[in-house]
Amino acid sequence: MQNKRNLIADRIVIKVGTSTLIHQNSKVRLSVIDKLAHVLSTLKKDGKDVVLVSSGAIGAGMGVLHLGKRPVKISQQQAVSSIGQAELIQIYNEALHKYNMCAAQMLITKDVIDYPESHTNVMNSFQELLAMDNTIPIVNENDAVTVSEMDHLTKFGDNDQLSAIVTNLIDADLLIMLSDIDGFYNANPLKNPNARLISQIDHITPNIITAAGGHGTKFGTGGMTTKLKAAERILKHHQQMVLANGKDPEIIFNILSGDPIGTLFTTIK
Ligand SMILES: Nc1ncnc2c1ncn2[C@@H]1O[C@H](COP(=O)(O)OP(=O)(O)O)[C@@H](O)[C@H]1O
Ligand SMILES: N[C@@H](CCC(=O)OP(=O)(O)O)C(=O)O
Repeated sequence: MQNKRNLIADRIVIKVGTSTLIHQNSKVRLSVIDKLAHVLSTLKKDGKDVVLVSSGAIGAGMGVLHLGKRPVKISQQQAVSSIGQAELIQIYNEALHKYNMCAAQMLITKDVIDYPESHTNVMNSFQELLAMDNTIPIVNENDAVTVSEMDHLTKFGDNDQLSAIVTNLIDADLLIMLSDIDGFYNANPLKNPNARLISQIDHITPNIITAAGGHGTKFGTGGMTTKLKAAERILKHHQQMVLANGKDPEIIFNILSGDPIGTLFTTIK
């Protein structure tokens, strides 16, 4: 049995991926959102600052529109995302209302790190929202407006890196990244049944990057590679990240109590 971890985290960002939120048939996993609402509300009532970074807009939009496949055309993805985002936030709000909490939707673009005025404004919003007792900020990329053009690249690209950027921005202690896998393995477990879970990483080496493969479901965008990029950003800022399985979001309580769950990325000894 491994020792308990000493995780002191008063300000926490939780990132939840599409594969955790959306069934293979594109329906939203309502039980996961219900449990997330319970966990987030409990943490908030315990005096923690919590921000959720939620993917799933495109997946949920596919469900609303009964699409079997993710559209290929960017404009269609943008349209599907805006439909799915509305659906998701409505579901989050209904779930949070049961705990006397409400969702604050924050759709952001990369401008928040590239332009000082956008940076100031997003910081102001976070500060106000975090000071409220009954509000959970729920962040996603503003898929409907982001572009990746040479002169004005506003797209983060994926929510793994977006969640690390939010963790840096609000100076959080910990990023909990929930996915459909128990942590980081020395090979993609979908392809290698002998893959072993790595419990702690303090440095992203070339071997670790080689061990990261593609995504697990038809929805996930970046797979493990973008999670490692996020981890690299977190380590560079001397923050901490835990990658764990989000199928039961109550796992967040165990992570915060120091149980050695998933993979901890940290430089703190
Ligand atoms: N070394 C690895 N360790 C763990 N998972 C890996 C690894 N390499 C690739 N993967 C894949 O990454 C997937 C998670 O990424 P992704 O599908 O993008 O999830 P999410 O929607 O949560 O962002 C896992 O299901 C797994 O198949
Ligand atoms: N903004 C997109 C999510 C993009 C993304 O990074 O997805 P994921 O790999 O599931 O975290 C959406 O809401 O569908």
